[in-house]
Amino acid sequence: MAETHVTKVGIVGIGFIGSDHLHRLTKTIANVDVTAVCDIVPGKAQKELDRQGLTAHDYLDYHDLVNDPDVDVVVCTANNEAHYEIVMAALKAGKFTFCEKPLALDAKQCLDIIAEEKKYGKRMLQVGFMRHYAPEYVQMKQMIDEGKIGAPLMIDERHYNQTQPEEYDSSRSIIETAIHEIDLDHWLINDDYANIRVFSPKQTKYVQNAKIQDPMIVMMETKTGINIIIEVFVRCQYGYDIKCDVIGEEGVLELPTVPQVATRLNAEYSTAILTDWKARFESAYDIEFRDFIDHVSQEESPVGPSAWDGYIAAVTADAAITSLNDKGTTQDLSFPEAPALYAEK
Ligand SMILES: NC(=O)C1=CN([C@@H]2O[C@H](COP(=O)(O)OP(=O)(O)OC[C@H]3O[C@@H](n4cnc5c(N)ncnc54)[C@H](O)[C@@H]3O)[C@@H](O)[C@H]2O)C=CC1
Ligand SMILES: O=C1[C@@H](O)[C@H](O)[C@@H](O)[C@H](O)[C@H]1O
Repeated sequence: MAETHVTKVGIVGIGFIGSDHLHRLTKTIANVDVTAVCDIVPGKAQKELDRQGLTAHDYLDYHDLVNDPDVDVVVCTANNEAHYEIVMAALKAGKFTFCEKPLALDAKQCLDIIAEEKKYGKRMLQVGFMRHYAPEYVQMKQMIDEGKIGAPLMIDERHYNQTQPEEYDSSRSIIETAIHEIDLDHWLINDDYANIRVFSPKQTKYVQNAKIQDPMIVMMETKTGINIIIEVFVRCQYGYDIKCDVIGEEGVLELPTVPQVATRLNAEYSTAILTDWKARFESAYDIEFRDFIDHVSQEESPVGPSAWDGYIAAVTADAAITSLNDKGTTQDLSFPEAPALYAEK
């Protein structure tokens, strides 16, 4: 019988999603050994290893992890600010890399990463835009491609978080939260963005400092004139709520929510609303990692969202921030041709 190949993974950043992916990679995805973890906060990664009953090398400095010969593949789940340096180091070490979204803080950093990846003449990196793997979005895309609702005319979206930490600011609402829709929509409808504008309506009383505008409204128009509206509200209080309606010439596609058991009790009928992304997109994360590992374990390039996708999203997000800081003015968008490396998925 042929010996099973085990892929040795190192994870940098053991916070909320790093812990979740650690669990996923050790308990859900087959043939993976998480050989190393790293967190800049002393003791944090080890505490999580202990909590999950795991053993792995625990590094404080990500350079040591990416250069460890016992690490074949690097997963970056550190904060947005650290993505650029960690991804660059992993690529320079010749490791296949998975980086959580956003790829980097801005388009300029994404271009540097692309230049580094191009040195290998093949894709080395995948970005954690997991919605491409969510069965419900995949089905919507398929139905749009098949012309089920005729030509799409509008997209109506909601991205609500129950709450975010005090330090969460407007730029994070864009590069960390709205970035999911920014990345997703052009893929869903096979169109490029022509412009974007972002403005803030009446603000919630739960905004306690001047650093964040919450809620905010993101409006995009595509080259063919499809209008997209995204309500971003990161302190909505009541739960994690993601909506996506695609309105076509002949019908509407509605993103389903995760089914929850309904309760009939005390003259009330109710269903729970999830409170964060973990359960809402659990199957998407699982499918995403299965696909990523399937490819890189064979020394094949990953085929999921690429550094170029990260760049397109970053160009759009940069323009969104400019618009928000400039009273919601419309920012025109144009994108260069994708380099050959990224042209075919
Ligand atoms: N795809 C998705 O749906 C989600 C993606 N994310 C992304 O994952 C990333 C992490 O988010 P969270 O887990 O919520 O944040 P977090 O703050 O809970 O965790 C980040 C961890 O990285 C560590 N860290 C920061 N800089 C580091 C460095 N230079 N070296 C080693 N460790 C470092 C921090 O100490 C912290 O433990 C963010 O980029 C976020 O956008 C987060 C949640 C969901
Ligand atoms: O990616 C995620 C988080 O980083 C972000 O902070 C949340 O707003 C998103 O809903 C979640 O999917």
